[in-house]
Amino acid sequence: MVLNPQAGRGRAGRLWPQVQAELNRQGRAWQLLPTESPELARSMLARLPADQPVLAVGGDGTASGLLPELARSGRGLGLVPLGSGNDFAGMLGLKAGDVTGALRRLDGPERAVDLISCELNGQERLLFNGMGMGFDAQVAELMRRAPARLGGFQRYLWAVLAGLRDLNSAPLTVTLDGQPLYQGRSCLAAVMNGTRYGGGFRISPGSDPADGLLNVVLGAGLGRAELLGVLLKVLRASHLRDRRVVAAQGREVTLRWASRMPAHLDGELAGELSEVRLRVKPGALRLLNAGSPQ
Ligand SMILES: Nc1ncnc2c1ncn2[C@@H]1O[C@H](COP(=O)(O)OP(=O)(O)OP(=O)(O)O)[C@@H](O)[C@H]1O
Repeated sequence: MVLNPQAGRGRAGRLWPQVQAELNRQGRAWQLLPTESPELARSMLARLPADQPVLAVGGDGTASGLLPELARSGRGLGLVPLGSGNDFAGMLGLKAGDVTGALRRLDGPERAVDLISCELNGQERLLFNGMGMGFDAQVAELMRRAPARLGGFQRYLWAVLAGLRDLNSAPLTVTLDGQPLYQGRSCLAAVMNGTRYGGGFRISPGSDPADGLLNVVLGAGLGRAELLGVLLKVLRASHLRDRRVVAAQGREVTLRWASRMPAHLDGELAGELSEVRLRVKPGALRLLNAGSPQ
């Protein structure tokens, strides 16, 4: 077990006694790794036999932090979604806070899903859900400043409205599988393995995390009013039919911005970047309680 007590603004820590009780009730042998950071979690895991699975108790960030070790060792991962957004887990049909359900599904069939390999300053970073640049990342940053009383999706909406105020766009060139996909101004670009981010925002409803493909979604030349219109369509998952939204699938994508843009990787802020290359790693992650996507 890798527990991140801070996940979900403390929810994972608060519900940990319930997780322990449920593990014992279901008669599972387990041990808690006393991790304080993703780095520590990875190095502690690496010392355990690869046939011992790990459960990530927290949000998407807790699980995402384990990916380099899991991809290297082939160790299986189970998700106990107690974070704020839980977007990857939610896409897989795991309900946030449903400890019993998440642990019961460990008895179901495991499932191999793709990972995204992201090259940043010569270093590889692995993602399971996806990355966003521009408006997406601005929103992820603003979410930290959202009023504490707001829950998951409300926080996201608050941040979206705040982000529209300071909308920034820049010339972007996108290459997909070696072919030009887009050249022009853009205020947002997402490269997704999962369908949603931001606590339920279905930016890429056509994504299948096990299809061996990445999904690219771009906002082409959108101003504030047009972006707001497209975002409202995202709520109904009808934005991909809008001609100002570019959507495509492929195995490898490069984004080149004319100026540095904020980025998030699996929902974690990654600073400002001007060029990112992403490749799919088909079936690189063994998920133990994934069921089928919803
Ligand atoms: N094993 C760990 N122990 C302590 N802290 C961790 C660990 N893994 C990740 N973290 C840190 O905790 C932060 C929050 O974790 P996480 O993303 O799981 O929760 P969340 O943000 O509430 O949920 P979500 O990502 O689903 O919105 C991460 O951004 C990361 O910096």
